[in-house]
Amino acid sequence: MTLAILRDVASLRARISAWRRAAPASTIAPTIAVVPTMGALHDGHLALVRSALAQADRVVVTLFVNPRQFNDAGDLARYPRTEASDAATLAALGAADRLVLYAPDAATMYPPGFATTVSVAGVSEGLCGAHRPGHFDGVATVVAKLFVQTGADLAIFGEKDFQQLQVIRRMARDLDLPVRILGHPTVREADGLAMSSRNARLSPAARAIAPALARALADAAARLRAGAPAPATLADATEAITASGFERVEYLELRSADDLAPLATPDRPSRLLAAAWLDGVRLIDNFAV
Ligand SMILES: Nc1ncnc2c1ncn2[C@@H]1O[C@H](COP(=O)(O)OP(=O)(O)OP(=O)(O)O)[C@@H](O)[C@H]1O
Ligand SMILES: CC(C)(CO)[C@@H](O)C(=O)[O-]
Ligand code: BAL
Repeated sequence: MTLAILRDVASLRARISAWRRAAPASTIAPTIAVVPTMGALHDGHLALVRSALAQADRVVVTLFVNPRQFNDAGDLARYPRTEASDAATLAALGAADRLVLYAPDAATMYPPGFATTVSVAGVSEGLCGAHRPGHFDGVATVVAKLFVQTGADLAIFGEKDFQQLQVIRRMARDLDLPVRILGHPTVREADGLAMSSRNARLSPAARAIAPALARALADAAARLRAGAPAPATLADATEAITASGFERVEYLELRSADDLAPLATPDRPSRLLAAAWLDGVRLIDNFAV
């Protein structure tokens, strides 16, 4: 069976209605999961898709490079677009009978006259929100649309984009969206670097430096758990990242794990989050404390 690629809301809804109708009346309705992506699929994305296939009867993987969440036109222009190989990668999972790829174009997602923005206050402020103006409005708006278009029962997002995950959780709670939001642990390369489509932009020399970000955060998280004072620990981690060859640490902060409130000490479940620039590429990562 070949993997279906759907391009518009009508054909997506027709497929989902068919899935829901196909269940015999006597059985529980099939659960549908959505895994939103911007494509250039790597093993991090595939872990989310496998988890969705394990937890739901049917899965919609979405592929849309959402222009509204890019605050930097160059970043959008450089973003990899590899739909044919992404479709082949998904087909190779061997689940084409219960998996579809939804890959709408920008005119489908934002037809002329589109005028609505979903904006989540609080958790979207600071961290990436402070450095990518408008980014989380773009994310919340497109994810709200994907939830409504798919009518999915559950949605899976990676913890690599930890602030994004909390923004989407907040949005789903606030808008009573009938979708369960699941986070998936960050999938890492063997040397600890968090997988990301942007890693492909690193030169070989920069790629060798890149794991220093995860190393510094993991070390700092361990020290904080052991009771080290936060200001000195965060300063040491920042220093370690720049000493390893990163150009700049954009932020490195300790936050509460659920509402991302700034913390002076990890006196409740906490997260250490950072963004740093290497070789002109902005990398993000985070660890539980
Ligand atoms: N290493 C990873 N581990 C777990 N989930 C991931 C990982 N990388 C991306 N994801 C998740 O996959 C989903 C789609 O992410 P996206 O398409 O932006 O990929 P990406 O590799 O994060 O790209 P980017 O370079 O834009 O950050 C998001 O929920 C994201 O958190
Ligand atoms: C969730 C998402 C697909 C929305 O465009 C994007 O922000 C991403 O890939 O993480
Ligand atoms: N991975 C989150 C999407 C973005 O960086 O725009």
